[in-house]
Amino acid sequence: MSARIIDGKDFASKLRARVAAEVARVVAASGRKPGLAVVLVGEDPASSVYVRSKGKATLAAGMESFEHRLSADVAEDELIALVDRLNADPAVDGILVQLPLPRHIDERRVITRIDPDKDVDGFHPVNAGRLATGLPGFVPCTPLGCLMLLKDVHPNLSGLDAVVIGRSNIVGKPMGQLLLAESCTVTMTHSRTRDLFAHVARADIVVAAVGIPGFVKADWIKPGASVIDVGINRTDAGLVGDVDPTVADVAGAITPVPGGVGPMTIAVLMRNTLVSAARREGVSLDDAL
Ligand SMILES: Nc1nc(=O)c2c([nH]1)NC[C@@H]1CN(c3ccc(C(=O)N[C@@H](CCC(=O)O)C(=O)O)cc3)C=[N+]21
Repeated sequence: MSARIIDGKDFASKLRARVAAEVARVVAASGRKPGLAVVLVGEDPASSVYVRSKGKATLAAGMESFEHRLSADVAEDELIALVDRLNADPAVDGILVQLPLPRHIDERRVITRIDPDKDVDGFHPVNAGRLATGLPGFVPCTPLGCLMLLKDVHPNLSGLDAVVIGRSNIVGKPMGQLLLAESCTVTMTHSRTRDLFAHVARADIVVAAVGIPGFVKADWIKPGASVIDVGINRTDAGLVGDVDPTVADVAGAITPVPGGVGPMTIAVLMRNTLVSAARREGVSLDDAL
């Protein structure tokens, strides 16, 4: 048996088209374009690539892109001052500070400084708390993109057994909250989990976000399970996921790397920025976003 390959690239481009159509409505109603500010500290090549593709996607959606590049040795207080200006700027609906930040900067201080209602990354603790308690807020882009792909395979997730591998604040924890809100039975696993394979073997849904190339093996997977690979690992063999390629012989559906979750992350960032602008302008949006 061979798994259905979940085409995240195609799904993302359709989502971006829906976002662009709704952006046009918000512009017509409010007289201004939604704006996304992206802050990049230092010049890590991978981060530069992401920031450039975010900027291109923002313009393609009909929104305004504000890019702020700061040198790697910028003082923490200078970055904080920039965040304060972006918080106060009415043209800015979304603020993204590219992570990781240089070691001399306290990431938590920067993230908690962002206005939660402009936090389109969903990293602020207020948004984490909103997600955990079922209040409206911003959900981190990668796990929300994963959920959209999963709902394409399983329109009703209720009662399914889901195993999340990885407990980061950016992917694993919010992924678990989203699946719980969809009434999955959620098992959170991590580096200290005993007999990980025994948990994975029960799962209808597996989300792998560990950052280890090919970590999840085919003989762990229940035949027919849906597998979401969040890994983006740069190896000599190119970009590889956290899931071994042979898992595709056992799973019912699987996301590829590249072309799976990665493109969804950027599309959801566009969606979150649109949602922010619509809220701030009092414009209601199509539910299908
Ligand atoms: N504040 C913040 N928010 C982020 O959302 C954020 C961040 N910091 N720091 C870095 C990570 C990484 N990230 C990706 C986005 C798109 C792809 C993506 O489109 N990947 C393509 C391949 C791209 C390639 O070839 O490198 C794919 O998987 O098909 C990957 C990774 C967002 N991040």
